Parts: sequence; structure tokens; C-alpha cells
Amino acid sequence: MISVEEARKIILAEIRRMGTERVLLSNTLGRVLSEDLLSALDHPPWDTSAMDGYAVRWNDTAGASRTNPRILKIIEEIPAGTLPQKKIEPGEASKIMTGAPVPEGAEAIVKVEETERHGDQVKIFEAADDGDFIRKKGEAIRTGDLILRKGIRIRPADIAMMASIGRSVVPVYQQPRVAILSTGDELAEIDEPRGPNKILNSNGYGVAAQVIEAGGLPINLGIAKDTREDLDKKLRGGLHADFLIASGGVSMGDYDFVQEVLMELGAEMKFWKVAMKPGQPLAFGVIGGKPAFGLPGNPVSAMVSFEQFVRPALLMAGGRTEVFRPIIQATLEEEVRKHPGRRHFMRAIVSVQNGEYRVRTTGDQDSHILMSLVKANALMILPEAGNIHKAGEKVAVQLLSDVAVAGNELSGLI
Ligand SMILES: Nc1nc2c(c(=O)[nH]1)N[C@H]1C(S)=C(S)[C@@H](COP(=O)(O)OP(=O)(O)OC[C@H]3O[C@@H](n4cnc5c(N)ncnc54)[C@H](O)[C@@H]3O)O[C@H]1N2
Ligand code: MOO
Repeated sequence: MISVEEARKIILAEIRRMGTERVLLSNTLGRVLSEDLLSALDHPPWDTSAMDGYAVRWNDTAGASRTNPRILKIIEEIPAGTLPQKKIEPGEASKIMTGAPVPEGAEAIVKVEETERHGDQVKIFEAADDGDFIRKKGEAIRTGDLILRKGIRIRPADIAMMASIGRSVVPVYQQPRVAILSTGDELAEIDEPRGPNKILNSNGYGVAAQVIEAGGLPINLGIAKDTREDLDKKLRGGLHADFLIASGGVSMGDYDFVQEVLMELGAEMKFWKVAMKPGQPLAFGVIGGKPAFGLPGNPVSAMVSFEQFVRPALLMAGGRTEVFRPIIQATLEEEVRKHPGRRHFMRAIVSVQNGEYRVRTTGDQDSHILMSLVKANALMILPEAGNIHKAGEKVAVQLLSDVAVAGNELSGLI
């Protein structure tokens, strides 16, 4: 049996980056940038006003106050979207709107609330300093600035930034296509007529959702019976994909043929069994240069194994530079016990109280109990050697989603 680290190392060594494609900016949310992006322009493109008010020469306003206003002549009005035509000379001002280009000669903007207009004259009630409320050309971004790094997952702010510098088409990595097969004679699809002795296929759905979350495109191969023939037929259907995932049929049972069939299809199996719980019987191989995973069938084991091994592999193939979930230290709220030997990934709730992370399990940790994962926002990682961990001890916790706020936790179930 190998360690979690060894297993990850073996898997990640087999991962090849996907190719790239160019997509419309509006379709880039969640995609991974495949090139560093440099700005091709300055923003703002000229000095602009940050306020609605008057563009002035600042020393024309020196000493101005409500009781002792300075009076300036209005020579022009500059709405946003127009270009100023006139230079500000001593004793002059131009009415200007937020975002409009600052006219030549102007050194500051006085806010409209600090003025009073009378025909073509304006009373200034406040002295301005040089540069007040003027946004300098290129202050936000300069031509040639690195604005987004290759390998990031594109977020809404990144899209706004790309729009602001005029990127309408964006280079991204292609999304890995992931074929998913659920195996087991006992399984039935949720929408098919079924006998009383059937278990509903939940792994097919859960794993497909994990694939999407990791930036991949799931391809559903359905359910295979526990026969070599059916496994062979269904797994062949997934060989054109970039990743192949089967769940179930990887332990010691008389009908656990997944690895055998993968090998018959040409897979070179790299390992079987990892010193972890849940998820021990994970199998990994390479078939035609593509990664093939045999996830353990128990619903929690399948999803926890995916988290630890398939997710980082998919993120890496999809071009991401950061492929691991954040790990924090949290204070145990309760005593937890385990047998020494395997690393445990306990489904857990992390909350923050008075600025400190606290963690507890979600209850029964058996690997068929999906509720343990439904309630969880994290996995508590207990080291191989450990046995009893006492309340108050610090433990490592892998965050899966948002941290709960103590007293206001994720759902009514918790
Ligand atoms: N003699 C041994 N038996 C088992 C061992 C072992 O070391 N020695 N390991 C146990 C562990 S740990 C796990 S995990 C399971 C994994 O077994 P398989 O990968 O062969 O999975 P199955 O036997 O096919 O199924 C296990 C369990 O999960 C349910 N299942 C399977 N697929 C789905 C699905 N798509 N949706 C919902 N539920 C699914 C299945 O009905 C079984 O209840 O092996 C232990 N045995
Ligand atoms: O490893 Mo199994 O995944 O404990 O139930």
C-alpha cells in the first residue's frame, strides 16, 4: 500500500496539459487562462475627472471659503464622452462630469457641492490642492502591465478587467473530457424502472458534478454490469475521452473486474490501494497516455478519493497552477478516534468563532453514509500514526467550500 503523497506524485507525473482554444470573453467565467495577459492600452486613456464639478487652476482657488468665495468664469461644459475644446486660463473654469477628460491647463477639480453657479460665473467655496480629483492617464493600468497570469481560473473581476482593456477573445485551456462509468449489478439509474433489490446510481451524478467543479466536461457512460464483457464494452466507450473514471468493482470481491478489464484494454496499472480511509482500494493506471481511475464504489469513498486524486489531476490537465485545496489548522471541538495505519479524511464542519477556526466531525463516518459529506464543508486530516485526538488539539483541515460562521451554520441539518 502506498501513501497519499506517493499516490498523488505517481498520478500527477502522468498528467499532460490540455491544448488551448480562443473563446469569447463572455464565455470565459470559470475557464483557465492559457497565456499571461498584458494590457494593450492605458486606463484611464487620458486624465479624467473623478467628480462632477469644475476643472480649475488650483491657485485660482487659494483661500476660497463659504464666506470668501473665489469667482471664476465658466468657459465650457464637458460631459463624459466628449473632448474638451478650450484651455483653462487664469480666472477660468470648465464645468466637468465624472469620467470626462480634464481640459488642458486644469490642475484640479472642485466638487459641484462646493460651488454655486450664477450664469457664466461660478463661486468656488473650497480651496483645491494640485491634482485634486484628477485621475491620471494610465493610473489604473499602463500599456504592457501584466494584468492576469496564465493558469488562473477566470472570475467576474477578471472578466471586467479584460473588457476594460478591450479583450473580446481570450486564450484558455481546453476542458478535459472525463468519461464516467458506474459499475455494479445492484445499480439502477434514478429514472429507469427498477426491481426492489436495486441501489440508485449516485456516484455517476456525484462524480460528474465534481468533474464540472474541477473544470472538466463529464461524459456519462452509464452503468456496467459486473461482467468482463459489459465492463469491456462500456469502458471502450470512454477511451476517446481525456480521463477515464470507473467507480466500484476495485476491491477484493469475486466480481471486482475493473482493473483486469482496464489491463485487457491496454492500461498499464500504476498502483492499487492507498493508505487512507475512506478510499483505500483506489486503482490508477494509464491507458493510451490517458489517466484511468478505478474509484472505490462506496459513495463517500468515491467522492473523497476524487477530491484527493482526480481533482488535482484534472486541474493540472486543465492548466491550473494551483491544484490543491487550502489546508488550515483548526481546534478540535470533540475527541476523535481512529485505528493507526491509514490517514483518515473525516467529513467535518469548520466554523470560525472569534476569529479562530474550530472543527468537528459530521457524525457517523462510515463510507456508505453520504449525509456525512452532505453536511461537511471540509475534511479533517488525521495522520496515519495517530489514534486518539483530544478536544482542544489542533488538526489539519482541508477546506472544500465556504467556512461556516459559528451559530449560523451551513444548513438546518447541521
Ligand atoms: N475483503 C475486502 N472487502 C472489501 C475491502 C477490502 O479491503 N477487503 N475494502 C472495502 C472498501 S474500503 C471499499 S471502499 C469497498 C470498495 O469496493 P468496490 O470498489 O469493489 O465497490 P463495490 O463493491 O462495487 O461497491 C461498494 C458499495 O458501494 C455501493 N456503490 C457502488 N457503486 C455505486 C454507485 N454508482 N452509486 C451508489 N452506490 C454505489 C455498492 O452498492 C456497495 O454497497 O470494498 C470494501 N470491501
Ligand atoms: O476505503 Mo473504503 O473507502 O473505507 O469504505
